[in-house]
Amino acid sequence: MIAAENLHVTFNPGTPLERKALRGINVTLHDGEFVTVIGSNGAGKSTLLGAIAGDVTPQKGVIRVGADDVTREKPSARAKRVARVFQDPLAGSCADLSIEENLALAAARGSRRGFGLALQASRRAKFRDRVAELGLGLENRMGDRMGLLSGGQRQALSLVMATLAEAKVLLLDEHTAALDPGMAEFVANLTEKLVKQHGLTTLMVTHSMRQALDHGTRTVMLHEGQVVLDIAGDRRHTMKVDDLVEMFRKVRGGAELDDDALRIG
Ligand SMILES: Nc1ncnc2c1ncn2[C@@H]1O[C@H](COP(=O)(O)OP(=O)(O)OP(=O)(O)O)[C@@H](O)[C@H]1O
Repeated sequence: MIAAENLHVTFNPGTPLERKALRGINVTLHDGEFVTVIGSNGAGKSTLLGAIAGDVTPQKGVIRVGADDVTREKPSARAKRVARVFQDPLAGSCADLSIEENLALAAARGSRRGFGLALQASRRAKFRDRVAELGLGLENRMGDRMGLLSGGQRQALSLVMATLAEAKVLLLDEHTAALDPGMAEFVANLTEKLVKQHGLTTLMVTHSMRQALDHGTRTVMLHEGQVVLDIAGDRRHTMKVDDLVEMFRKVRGGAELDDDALRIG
């Protein structure tokens, strides 16, 4: 379970650059729930993920992971509970280490077992099997430097890495946005599969209305630091992209969809 309760985040408070990024957000995800998050530029999507991951400290409110209040827990301590994949394929892995070494680091995250142990023969076989399941042929390149891979290959491996440690919470910050359409679809489908397989509680920020409705079981829309729409079940199931666009227009007082944070496709 993840819960954000009455979460307030203000950047540069009391200065001319003050910006209220989150204004009392309440959102709870049950174990294994997969929620997509959409919203206009500056709506607070990344800030919400940052607060859950511990990179951003809220001025007010509480973040719970499972039964624990983690609001003041450091990001390094939270890393064992929360895995994150970013928009930039270079952000989640180390370019100078091999695929295998990156996986070993991910598996050792938040664990007392060391990196060395993670590279034992039995673990190496497990890593290879997990990479083979991607169907990208990367199991034959386990010794290759991560930096040699394409953005899509790195994002696919970042997802595998996110499932190797004991973290049960997965935060995805537009993790398909920098990929070509084919690879974006591959990574989105892989996300769906891994989330189900590992029972991960997942928040996925996306710019694509289509992706927001096609993946997961619930969609939340943020606007100016607040949740303005939260749909699931039959209502979401029967919703078309056009309906979502219309709702977005209403939220913005009828303004046209000229926001590069939201793509209809
Ligand atoms: N570190 C920071 N310092 C100052 N202001 C910030 C910081 N991070 C975010 N902001 C501001 O807070 C608001 C919310 O930003 P956030 O990145 O959470 O929005 P977002 O919904 O993810 O937007 P986008 O879709 O454009 O990435 C924005 O006005 C942004 O400029």
